[in-house]
Amino acid sequence: MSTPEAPAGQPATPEPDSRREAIIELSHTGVTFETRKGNDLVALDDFNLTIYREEIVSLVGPSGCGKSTVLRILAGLQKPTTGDFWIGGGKTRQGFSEVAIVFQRPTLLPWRNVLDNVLYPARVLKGRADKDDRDRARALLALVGLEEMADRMPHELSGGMQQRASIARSLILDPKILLMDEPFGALDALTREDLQLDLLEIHERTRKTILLVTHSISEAVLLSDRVAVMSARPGRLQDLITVDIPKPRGPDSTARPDFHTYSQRIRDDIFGPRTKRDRAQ
Ligand SMILES: Nc1ncnc2c1ncn2[C@@H]1O[C@H](COP(=O)(O)OP(=O)(O)OP(=O)(O)O)[C@@H](O)[C@H]1O
Repeated sequence: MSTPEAPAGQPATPEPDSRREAIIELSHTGVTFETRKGNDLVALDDFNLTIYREEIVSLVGPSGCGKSTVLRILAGLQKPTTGDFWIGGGKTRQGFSEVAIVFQRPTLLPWRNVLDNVLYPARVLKGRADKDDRDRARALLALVGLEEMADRMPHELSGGMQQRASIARSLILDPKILLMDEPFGALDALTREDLQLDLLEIHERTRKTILLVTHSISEAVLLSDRVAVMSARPGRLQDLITVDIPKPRGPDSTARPDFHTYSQRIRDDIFGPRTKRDRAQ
């Protein structure tokens, strides 16, 4: 895995700690799509990233750089055309059962109440949900602050509540890894902040490994142990930044000078360094 040098005056990216347990590895991974006109479109090229157990890692980069493609590979929805990947440690590809995915839209079943929506993956897997599953679903609803909403139908919930329910649903089979594709992208700014803080708390309590795609630089810095910045298509790892902001993090973390230093480094990675005069124009 490459760890690009930090530009002068910016936080250094330490070498990965070989004592930690790798749970996801993408090695020289590439994806080429065939367009409708029959041309090759290289979406991802020679992408390398190792993620360690219990980390939160964000993927950021320009639109179309392949962030969702990386998530789709790890969810088993997209085969890489080149390179390799492993999930769950042990250099196997049998790790898909360790993975749950949360999308930008909650995708709850409108004809089932909240509790049944959370239980749905257990029903699909086992054919039925037993008392342990129901207890677990109620505990997860409490974890995301929806214990009072178990009997409500999805249309009775706000967008933020629906997304909370879909996070609870993603945890019902106790996956080790949560893949989150712009999970807060469809929410208003205040609800988004609320859910960001909830996610930090959920992580604190469940210790899931989380790979998060986001378009928000501040969200990436607030939530992540490391931020992987991708280059414009074809997506490659352009920078890998360890965010050394103390935990537990909260709204005060965003006022720290190093929060701005990290954010600026990511902005410079994506847009290139711009002078104050450029910004004024
Ligand atoms: N099935 C497909 N067939 C052809 N091209 C595709 C397919 N899926 C994705 N692409 C292209 O691959 C590139 C990467 O797509 P991807 O959705 O991974 O990017 P992204 O970084 O997640 O984008 P965004 O930030 O806009 O959501 C894009 O140019 C996209 O148009």
